Parts: sequence; structure tokens; C-alpha cells
Amino acid sequence: MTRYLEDTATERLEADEREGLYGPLAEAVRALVDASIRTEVDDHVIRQATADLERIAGHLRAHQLPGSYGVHSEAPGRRRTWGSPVIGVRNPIAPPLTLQHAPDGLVWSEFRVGTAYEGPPGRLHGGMAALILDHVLGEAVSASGHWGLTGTLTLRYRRGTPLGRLRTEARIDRVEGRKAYVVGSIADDEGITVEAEAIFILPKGYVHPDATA
Ligand SMILES: CCCCCCCCCCCCCCCC(=O)SCCNC(=O)CCNC(=O)[C@H](O)C(C)(C)COP(=O)(O)OP(=O)(O)OC[C@H]1O[C@@H](n2cnc3c(N)ncnc32)[C@H](O)[C@@H]1OP(=O)(O)O
Repeated sequence: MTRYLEDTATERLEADEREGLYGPLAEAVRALVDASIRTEVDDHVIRQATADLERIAGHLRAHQLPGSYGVHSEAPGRRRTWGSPVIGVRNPIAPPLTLQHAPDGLVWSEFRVGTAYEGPPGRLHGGMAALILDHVLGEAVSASGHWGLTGTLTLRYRRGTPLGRLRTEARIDRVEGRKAYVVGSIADDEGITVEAEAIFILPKGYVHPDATA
């Protein structure tokens, strides 16, 4: 059993409170990104906003983690991936996705992408699609009780993916030794726009962190 499964009600409450604090901060920064991309206000307003934001960043930097966020416990108990660029509640560049786990191992999410992720006009940047799929496919591997780093990720962009409401899903196909084969997709209301397949590989000699927890 892992530490993460041993959360007490108190620990869950504490984690929820932290999420309630940091989530709105990241959401405010996301709104700022969109505003920054699309604003057409006068130059002096932009200069003032720049100064205001530098001041706010200074407040937040007054006390910081020494390095990156990584995967660690924000509050006792559960594993946190709050710095993730895909699901991180503390990371404003994450759309963010909220992942759902079906009993049969399917990992899926319905999410929205806006102007910050635009590639072709009105469409999702292909690299962003790869980022999302890399993560969701990785989660499907993790949900199956395996773990690994992305060895190969192959995408087929069937047609443009519109900005707005999307769905992604992934499931494990098979496991061969240290290699987990997984498939997934991104879809809009009309159907699949991007297909993905990947091989996640447990690095030689690597011991899963949960195995020693
Ligand atoms: C602290 C953590 C907490 C847990 C938290 C959980 C979080 C919950 C999920 C989050 C989801 C995130 C999803 C994002 C995932 C990334 O972003 S991972 C980052 C991107 N990927 C990397 O940086 C990987 C870099 N590459 C490597 O580290 C190493 O090359 C690899 C892939 C681990 C393989 O190294 P190796 O173990 O030395 O492999 P090796 O023994 O040479 O080969 C083993 C087998 O794999 C095959 N193979 C080797 N390389 C490849 C390859 N690139 N492609 C295909 N096959 C290959 C070999 O042919 C061999 O096959 P067999 O002969 O056994 O049939």
C-alpha cells in the first residue's frame, strides 16, 4: 500500500484547502494570459499593467521553492502533480485537465483550450496536442499499475483540432516486460482529430517510488 492511499480525512481536507488557495491564483494568471494575447487597450494601460504585474511577481517571489515543483506532497498524504503543465492546479500554463478514471482502465478528460494554445488560426497547436496526449497516455500507464518514461510517442493528426471544448482519452494496450504500449486520442464534437500511440519504458534498474513508500 502506498502513502497516497492512506490519506486520512484530515489530510484530504488540508489538501483541498491548499488546492482552494492555489487553484484560483493559477486561474487568474490563465485569464491574464488570454487578456495579454488579445488586449487592444492604449499603450499607457499596457505599461501600467506591466509595472503592476512585476510588482505582483515580486510579492510571490518573496518566499519560493528552491527548485522546480516536481512530484511531491503539497499536504501530507497524497501525491501531488500540481506543477504539471497538463493537470497542474498550480501551473497556469496547464489548461488544466481534470482526469477521470473508468473502472476498465480508461483515462479520459473533457477540457477546454483557448487562445494560449493556438497553432493554425482557431486551431490547437500540434505540439500542445502532443503534450496533452503524452500526459494522458502516461496516466493510463500509471493507472494500470505500471510506470515508465515516454520512449516513443507517435501522433496522427487526422484533421485540425478546434479551440474550445475537447475530449481526450487513453488506454493501455499491452505490457511487455518493461515496456507499456498505450493508445489514445483527442476529439471534438465531430469525432477524433488526433490519434496517438506510445511506448512507455520503465528505465533499467528503476524502482517505482510507490514500491518503497
Ligand atoms: C517520481 C515519479 C513519481 C510517479 C509519477 C507518476 C505520474 C503519473 C503519470 C504522469 C504522466 C506523465 C507523462 C509524461 C511523461 C514524460 O514526459 S517522460 C519524459 C520524456 N521521456 C524521456 O525523457 C525518456 C528519455 N529516455 C530514457 O530515459 C531511456 O532511453 C528509456 C526510454 C528509459 C529507455 O532506457 P533503458 O531502460 O536503458 O532502455 P533499454 O534497456 O535500452 O531498452 C529496453 C527496451 O525498450 C526499447 N527501447 C528503448 N528505448 C526506446 C524508445 N525510445 N522507444 C521505443 N522503444 C525503446 C529497447 O529496444 C528495449 O526493448 P526490448 O529489447 O526489451 O524488446
